[in-house]
Amino acid sequence: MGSGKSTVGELLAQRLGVPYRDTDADVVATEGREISDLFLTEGEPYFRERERAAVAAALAEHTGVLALGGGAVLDASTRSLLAGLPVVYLSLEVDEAVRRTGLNQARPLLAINPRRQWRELMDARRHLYTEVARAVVATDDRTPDEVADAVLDALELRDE
Ligand SMILES: Nc1ncnc2c1ncn2[C@@H]1O[C@H](COP(=O)(O)OP(=O)(O)O)[C@@H](O)[C@H]1O
Ligand SMILES: O=C(O)C1=C[C@@H](OP(=O)(O)O)[C@@H](O)[C@H](O)C1
Ligand SMILES: [Mg+2]
Repeated sequence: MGSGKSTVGELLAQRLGVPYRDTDADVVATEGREISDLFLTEGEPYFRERERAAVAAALAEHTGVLALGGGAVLDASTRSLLAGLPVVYLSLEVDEAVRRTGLNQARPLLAINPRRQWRELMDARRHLYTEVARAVVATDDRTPDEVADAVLDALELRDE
């Protein structure tokens, strides 16, 4: 959360001239409710199942850049679907994560004590991000444009 998947994903799609899609937006569109509302009224397992289905549908239909939510990799079937694809893990440190996500309340898992929550989530997930990623790109001291450049370099997609 806050590493720039949605922001950089859209930039990358523009640069590559391909469609962009974000599975969080797909869930919101299908459910007709915001993610924070889904967490609050239906609970996290409900959201995770919708997220799993949204990722599977997007990976089957979409050709372009796909941004996932930060917890999508918790699902083993999602990790299997990602195997072999050019997945990029956008990493960042806790200070910058809190700076970026503290400006809005859209992420229910960071609503209370965001610094501690973010650390705990990362400790639980870091190995999963590493497992599915073909490349890891640090985002801390980079603008979104610089991150997009670094992703293109890491995936050897630059046409220079
Ligand atoms: N490289 C960056 N530098 C500074 N701010 C960024 C960067 N990437 C994203 N942001 C900002 O951080 C917030 C979270 O970005 P977002 O793309 O929604 O991340 P994610 O989808 O990984 O949660 C947004 O306000 C976005 O504008
Ligand atoms: O890390 C997570 O568990 C989540 C990340 C969010 O997406 P971003 O990573 O795009 O913020 C969104 O799917 C939801 O709030 C849960
Ligand atoms: Mg996002």
